Amino acid sequence: MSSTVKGDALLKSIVSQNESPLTHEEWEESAKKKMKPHEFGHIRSGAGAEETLRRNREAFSKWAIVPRMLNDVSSVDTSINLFGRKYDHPFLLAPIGMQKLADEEGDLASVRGAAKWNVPFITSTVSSYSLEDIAEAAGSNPRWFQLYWSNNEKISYSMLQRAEQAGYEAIVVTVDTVMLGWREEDLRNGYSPLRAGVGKANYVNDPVFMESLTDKSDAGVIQGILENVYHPSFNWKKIEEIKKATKLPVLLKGILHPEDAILAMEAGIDGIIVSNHGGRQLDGVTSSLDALPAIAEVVNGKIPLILDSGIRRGTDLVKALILGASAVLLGRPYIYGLATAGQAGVEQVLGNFIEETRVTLALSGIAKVAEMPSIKLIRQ
Ligand SMILES: Cc1cc2nc3c(=O)[nH]c(=O)nc-3n(C[C@H](O)[C@H](O)[C@H](O)COP(=O)(O)O)c2cc1C
Ligand SMILES: O=C(O)C(=O)c1ccccc1
Repeated sequence: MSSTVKGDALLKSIVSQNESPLTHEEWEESAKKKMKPHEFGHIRSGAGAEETLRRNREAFSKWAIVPRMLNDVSSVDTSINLFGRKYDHPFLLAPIGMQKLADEEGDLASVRGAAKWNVPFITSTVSSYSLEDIAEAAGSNPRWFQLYWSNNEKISYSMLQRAEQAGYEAIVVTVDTVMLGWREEDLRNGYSPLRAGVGKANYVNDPVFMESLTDKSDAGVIQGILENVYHPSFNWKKIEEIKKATKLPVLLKGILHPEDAILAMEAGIDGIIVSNHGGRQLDGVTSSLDALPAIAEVVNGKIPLILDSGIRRGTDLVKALILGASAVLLGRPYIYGLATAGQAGVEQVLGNFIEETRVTLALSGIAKVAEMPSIKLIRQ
């Protein structure tokens, strides 16, 4: 999308009402007020001592932009090309499961909010509405499907096929969640959203999954999901099989080591998402931003690199692009918009993020994201 700088008036119209939250911290605060403490805690928290959760934010502050001047930024083109398709913005909405925790309309409200700005939406395996219902709510808006591998792999292949049929355009295989991280907030609260039943839609709508159950009661369904969603034997051989099983581009989400990026390319993977799952899986790992340069070096532009974990504002997005990402995923920020004001909240969070990104690009001297000029970052 090419947009023209119209100054203050445009900014004010996007930010809209003065009472509405503006920063991520304000959205988080308003979401907290609306939600049950253990449900909010599940979304906010990270694993273990939350070292990685903190590091994800600190990593962005340690880099400073050294902007370029006099580049004519009267028009800023934020579009990118991924897998032969043009996207208006260099970001997508991260797959976040169990969105009914934030709002009754859950993923449906989020995908409609995303569609307002043509921002692609990644549907989670443990979404609160079925991948078919989310596709229908998306209309012509692009969507990708995130796959948690199942121990009974027939279920995974069935979900892949359903995603293809429902018009999903890429498959994101999450590789950092072969078992659940050590989540102390949830442990303390004795809380498991999967047991609460808010992430079962794709399973109960799956004929292969339902067929596999001997006990089809609610309790049997939850038990069946728990037996399938964690998949510790997952391995590179399966990745090659998944690649063969679909015509869609396949991305791996959760890569932090450059050697794994090399293995992914050897397996024919089409894209990599550098991520530590928003600090929710293994605590103590590197921030994804700090992992990015070494991965960008080995990937060397051969396949797209996407980054998530800790993106909160437009300046974060631009720093990730300068360090070698083609795009980023936005996680918790849109969920706090959803919890605060449903679809309208998602629209507002995204509108502000898009506008801050545009201002950041312009003031950095970047008129076209697809042709990044040489902008430096220095460590502070
Ligand atoms: C409540 C919650 C649920 C999530 N569910 C999933 C999921 O189902 N699948 C997945 O691959 N990642 C999941 N993630 C991780 C996100 O896709 C993303 O990696 C992370 O939120 C990015 O970090 P950020 O929240 O700091 O932006 C979840 C994250 C949160 C906060
Ligand atoms: O809560 C999460 O971060 C998440 O991704 C997840 C992992 C396993 C089961 C359900 C959700």
